[in-house]
Amino acid sequence: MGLLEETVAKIEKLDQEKMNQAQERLDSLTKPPGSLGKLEEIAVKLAGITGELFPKVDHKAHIVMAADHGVVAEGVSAFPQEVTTQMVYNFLNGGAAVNVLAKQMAAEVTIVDIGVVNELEAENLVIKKVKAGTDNLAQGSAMSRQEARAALEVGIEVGKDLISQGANLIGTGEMGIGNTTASSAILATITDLSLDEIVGYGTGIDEAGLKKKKQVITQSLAVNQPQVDDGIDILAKVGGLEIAGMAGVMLVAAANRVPVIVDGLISGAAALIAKKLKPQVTGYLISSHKSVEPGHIKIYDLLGLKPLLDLDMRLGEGTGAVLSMNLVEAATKIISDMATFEEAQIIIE
Ligand SMILES: O=C(O)c1ccc[n+]([C@@H]2O[C@H](COP(=O)([O-])O)[C@@H](O)[C@H]2O)c1
Ligand SMILES: Cc1cc2nc[nH]c2cc1C
Repeated sequence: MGLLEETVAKIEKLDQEKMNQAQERLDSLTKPPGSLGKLEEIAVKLAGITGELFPKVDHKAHIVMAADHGVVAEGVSAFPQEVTTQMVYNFLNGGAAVNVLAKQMAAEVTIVDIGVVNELEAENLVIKKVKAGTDNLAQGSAMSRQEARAALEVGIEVGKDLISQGANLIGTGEMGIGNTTASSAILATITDLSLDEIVGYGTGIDEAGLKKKKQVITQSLAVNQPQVDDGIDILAKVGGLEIAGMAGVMLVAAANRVPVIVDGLISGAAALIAKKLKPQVTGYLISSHKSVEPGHIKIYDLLGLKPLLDLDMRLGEGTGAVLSMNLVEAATKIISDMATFEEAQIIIE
């Protein structure tokens, strides 16, 4: 059994008894039942994930998977491929949005080169390049099945390392010019939604670019015929290396009962792949923001999640995931630190 199969096999159902206890405890606290809305839902979910009534979120780790996409040759992005490389160095220098937000949330950031076209070198970069960018998915398979598996396993390894260092909340993010095309193709494979309901402007293409992007996706599905029940086949044919890496992170977090946050469209597409590989993984996923990309809310629906934030964001990098980390931590404080009606001596006749 390989690392992927071992990891998938370890994922269990949530601890229902602990979830019941968490709900009971929340209902005993000094507030009308349910009045803290989604914060209460998170507290219950965390109990189910960790098996603890009072789980700790004191070691937040955020992972940014970076990779390139051959499909940019079709003119589907507003920015050139080179920006993926340039942004990796920006992340490493702490100058990107995700760095700024992670600092505010006291989250450590790990940057992984899982498939950038250029050869990168930096001390604080995790280099686990599976392939120097995907092939053009409009012309054939983005990568081989073996490469898709290898990229999933890179995500598993990176996640495993952080968990062994004590990470108890993980954020997923990415950087990859062209990756909204791959993510939309994944969603289009999995659902019957029309491309008008799925495909958005990504980094900011114009109307002609949007039309072209939809044509490219239609062509990619016709050329590749991804198999809807085979997550690895979908990844290999129309996916991306960073998407596979994030799916691997989600699987290993679930296997170790660690909550993991889904970010925007691309991270959401990774969650769809993880769900194909093990449906129970969704129990371990925590939503974050709702991206401007139209397909994103459809992904949340498929995952059975509701977004926590709606900030009109469409940056990626895991910025929404990082912004949600303090909400998750807040849920742990609510369940552990609030007074009960009994403690506060509030008697309701
Ligand atoms: O997370 C999102 O929902 C999101 C929406 C639009 C764009 N992005 C980011 O922009 C890049 C992909 O956009 P594009 O137009 O090149 O496909 C990639 O680096 C993503 O991180 C991210
Ligand atoms: C500048 C820039 C930063 C990004 N971060 C994530 N995707 C991005 C795309 C661009 C173009």
